[in-house]
Amino acid sequence: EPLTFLETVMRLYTKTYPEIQILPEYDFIVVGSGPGGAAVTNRLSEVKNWKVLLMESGGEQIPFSEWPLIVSYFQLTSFNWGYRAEKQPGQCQAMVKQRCRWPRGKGMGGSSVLNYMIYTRGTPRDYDRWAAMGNPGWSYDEVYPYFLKIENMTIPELRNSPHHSTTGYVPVGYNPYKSQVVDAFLESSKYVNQSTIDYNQPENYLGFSRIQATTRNGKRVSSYHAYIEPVRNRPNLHISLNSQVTRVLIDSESKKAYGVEFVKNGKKRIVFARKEIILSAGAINTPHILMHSGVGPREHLESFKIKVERDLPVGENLQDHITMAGLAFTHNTTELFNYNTMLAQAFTMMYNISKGGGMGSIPGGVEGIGFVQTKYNTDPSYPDIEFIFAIGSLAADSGHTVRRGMGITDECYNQAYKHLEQKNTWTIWPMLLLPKSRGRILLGSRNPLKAPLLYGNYFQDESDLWTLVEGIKMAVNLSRTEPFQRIGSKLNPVPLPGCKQYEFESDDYWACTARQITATVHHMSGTCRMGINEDGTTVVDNELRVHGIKNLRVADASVMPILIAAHPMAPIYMIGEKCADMIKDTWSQGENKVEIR
Ligand SMILES: Cc1cc2nc3c(=O)[nH]c(=O)nc-3n(C[C@H](O)[C@H](O)[C@H](O)COP(=O)(O)OP(=O)(O)OC[C@H]3O[C@@H](n4cnc5c(N)ncnc54)[C@H](O)[C@@H]3O)c2cc1C
Repeated sequence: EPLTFLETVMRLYTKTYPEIQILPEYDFIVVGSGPGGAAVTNRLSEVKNWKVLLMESGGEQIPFSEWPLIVSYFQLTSFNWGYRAEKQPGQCQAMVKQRCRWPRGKGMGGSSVLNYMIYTRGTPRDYDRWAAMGNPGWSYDEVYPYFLKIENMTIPELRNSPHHSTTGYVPVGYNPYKSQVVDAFLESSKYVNQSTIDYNQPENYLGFSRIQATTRNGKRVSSYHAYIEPVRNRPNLHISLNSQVTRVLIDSESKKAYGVEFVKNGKKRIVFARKEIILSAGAINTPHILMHSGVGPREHLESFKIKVERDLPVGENLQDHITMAGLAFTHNTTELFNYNTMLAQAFTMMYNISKGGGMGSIPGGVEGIGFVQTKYNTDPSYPDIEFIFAIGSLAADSGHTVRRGMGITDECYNQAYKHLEQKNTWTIWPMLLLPKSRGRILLGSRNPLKAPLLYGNYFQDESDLWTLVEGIKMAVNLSRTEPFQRIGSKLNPVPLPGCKQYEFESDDYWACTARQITATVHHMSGTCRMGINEDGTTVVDNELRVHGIKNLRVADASVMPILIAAHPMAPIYMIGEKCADMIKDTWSQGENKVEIR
């Protein structure tokens, strides 16, 4: 397999650290090094007299993953857990076996190593809704200071803005490279009654912008780079890589979590926690671990003969952002962006691994985003579609990575996109921001090393389908505005093979394409929903403590009661930061009071 070979070569460049002998017991154990877990780990290990263990299933992050342009390549490597959603009617029909691919990052930095680096906080309304659902402390005004704490804004015109900060761990900036085509995208905003905005300040939630990305000098900054690497030499912080946590150990009498079981080098082992365990394994794996630990829906756990420690709706309320990823427009600028350019960038990268910049700095070709409202929008304080603008299309890399990452079949690709391979293209992925459909995660086996069953239930609520159709039509209309016409933009006229029976560009045609190329934008969340105990729909309280289980918290995408109307990495950093503060508060007061220094 050439890709496996490439991965092996890439791993040779990886910096390694001496293996640490794991102690039998720590004050805190954090599971997972994505944005949630990395932030918690850093802030807890600030307390010198606390011993903290970070456990991560995968290995070190490799330097090649820092190159934004080749982001989708990493979905084809072992840095991806490689999940596939179950086949369900009316979705993902142009995917191999009609199963959507759900990539999730494995290794230091978690999914922030696979992601497109787009940094969006969301709207004030997102967090005010969380607070209104029984979560004191999570309104926009209350979480806002954390967004400032996280960020190191590098965009010159925003560095002095009162809405930004320059002192956080996470650099946020524009790509150093800007194409001519993104200029057309930004200019087109005014033809659809929008303007260009700083989408991360609270007053503006509708408009277009270049992406604010978590990069430094054109290279990816993952949660590992931001929060762990700078503090890796803290003597009270231990890191155990290649350690897959299989269960949290819970005392059935006291209902206290007191350690974790994990598998490392093929051996099952145990490590104890004196104070707390924090699960940050992401919206798929955190509920998976909880269910194997006896925390989950009673009947479901009992059907696998798992002893129930607490009956909670773990794995339910799954929310995701989806798009129809098949729009492609040709254009006539001279800026060539195809497989050959990408290969050239990859070779430059091999020779000069330490330098960022050039076309290689564009995250998978994504350069701009735009927040808009469809005619179906009932809430004027929200956008319901986000345009994700990219230079290129499914054909730009000659079908080698993006469409393979999505699992699009050869039949669909060859018939509808192959003819575009040598042409200059751009695309918009219209992302459905406020999905009403809810999916779920179930156990597929009693063996915790086996993958769970994943159900997206996309379009379960049909209004999601028609809102997405509106988003697609709005993107096509945008391509017909003056700025895009100036560069000769033309919609790919070849219909998808599975939709030929519909009139091209009719609503039914677009609905069919949405059911064919139903692509996740990878924002799975909500599977350990935060809220009040009594209502039976929630898993953690507003301090992220698992209901009814002591010393166990969740700090990752799973706790979001409702997915924000934007990309989730920024709020997950915020959740991690806030969780660490809540833990510090817990252990500095009352009967638990300990010295914090
Ligand atoms: C392809 C892709 C593109 C994306 N693009 C963007 C974007 O541009 N902007 C944005 O805001 N968001 C984006 N996202 C989403 C964003 O990256 C995730 O929402 C975010 O990283 C989730 O953070 P987390 O801490 O919840 O979990 P993760 O980042 O998934 O981290 C979980 C970590 O836990 C580890 N782990 C899991 N199970 C175990 C176990 N049993 N034992 C030990 N360790 C375990 C994993 O290996 C992983 O390192 C994207 C995601 C993907 C996959």
